[in-house]
Amino acid sequence: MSQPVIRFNAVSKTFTRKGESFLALDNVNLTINQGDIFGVIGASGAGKSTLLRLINHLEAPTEGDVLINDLSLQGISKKQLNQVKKDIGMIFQHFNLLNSRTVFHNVAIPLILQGRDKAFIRERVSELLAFVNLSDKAESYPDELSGGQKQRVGIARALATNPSILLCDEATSALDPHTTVQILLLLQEINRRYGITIVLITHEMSVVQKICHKVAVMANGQVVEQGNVLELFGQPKDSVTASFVQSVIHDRLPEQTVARIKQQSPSRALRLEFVGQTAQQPIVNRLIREYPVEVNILFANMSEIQSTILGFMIVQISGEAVDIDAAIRYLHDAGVKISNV
Ligand SMILES: Nc1ncnc2c1ncn2[C@@H]1O[C@H](COP(=O)(O)OP(=O)(O)OP(=O)(O)O)[C@@H](O)[C@H]1O
Repeated sequence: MSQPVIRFNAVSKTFTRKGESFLALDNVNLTINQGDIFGVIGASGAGKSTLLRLINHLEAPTEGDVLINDLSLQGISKKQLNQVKKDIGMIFQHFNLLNSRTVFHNVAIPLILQGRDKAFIRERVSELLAFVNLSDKAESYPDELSGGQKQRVGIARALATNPSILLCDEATSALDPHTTVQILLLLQEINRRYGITIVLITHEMSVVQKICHKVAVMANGQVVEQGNVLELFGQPKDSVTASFVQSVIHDRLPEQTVARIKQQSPSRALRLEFVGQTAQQPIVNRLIREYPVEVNILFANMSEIQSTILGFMIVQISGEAVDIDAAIRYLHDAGVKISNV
């Protein structure tokens, strides 16, 4: 059982500006475990950045409690707080590098601030630059680098002090799709190799699909749904989640088509979900061969999430009511998740 590393207990955050107050976070409860890659997704203004800023205490909650490794950040001494913050690295959408300093110096900054000696800094920075594949750019300036290279400098700097938590604030939003994948793979490698817990905020479900184990979906300051990525992609419960999932997995028929199918009786239009092994077996083939029903495949799609195959199919099954029922029982027994269209 993984240890909880970050916990939000009934956290609310109200901002007051010019006498008007705004509830940016509304009673958020969240647990992020050691070694998770945890995604927080939501539209602009949903409260994602505020949530992230509460983890490293750049903001304090108005109500509730944020705990890091079981230590509440509210009311602890400045010394203790600095200790906690040292354990948290952060990367940013626009990289936040010092343009007047070399790549080497940018990565060295956290170590200089810690008062490390020159030999230690040289060794550690060289090691980090090798890890992010930028050894040959040590003496370059940020302006001479591509976006992806700048983000790799940002990652090396964030890792300099060996944090156990890495916060990523829209870390790939300024990058093209190819570079995005490279940076996400690097984050995955950091998580696997060093066991660092990663919290990643994004407005793109494709980012969550590629590397997150768990996800929280935010809307209007609330976490409307959270859980395992595979389950959430398969069966989103909240409408906000469903629309994010549909941005990467298209599994809906046009409404007119659904209406037409529903008029054609006796038949049933079903949405079938195949996960893992079930997605690799000839289940529908067997259904067609062994049951006296007609199967019209209206739609099919397959995705890979966390190395697991997730397949969707929308079928129209026609025939005698008893035969349709028997066919549905067969699908159910074969491990297919079934819902009405
Ligand atoms: N310091 C502040 N003072 C007043 N209001 C704020 C402050 N910080 C954030 N807000 C408000 O809180 C809400 C949530 O903001 P937040 O930046 O957390 O959302 P977000 O989901 O990260 O959005 P985006 O994706 O656009 O960055 C917004 O309506 C924002 O205007």
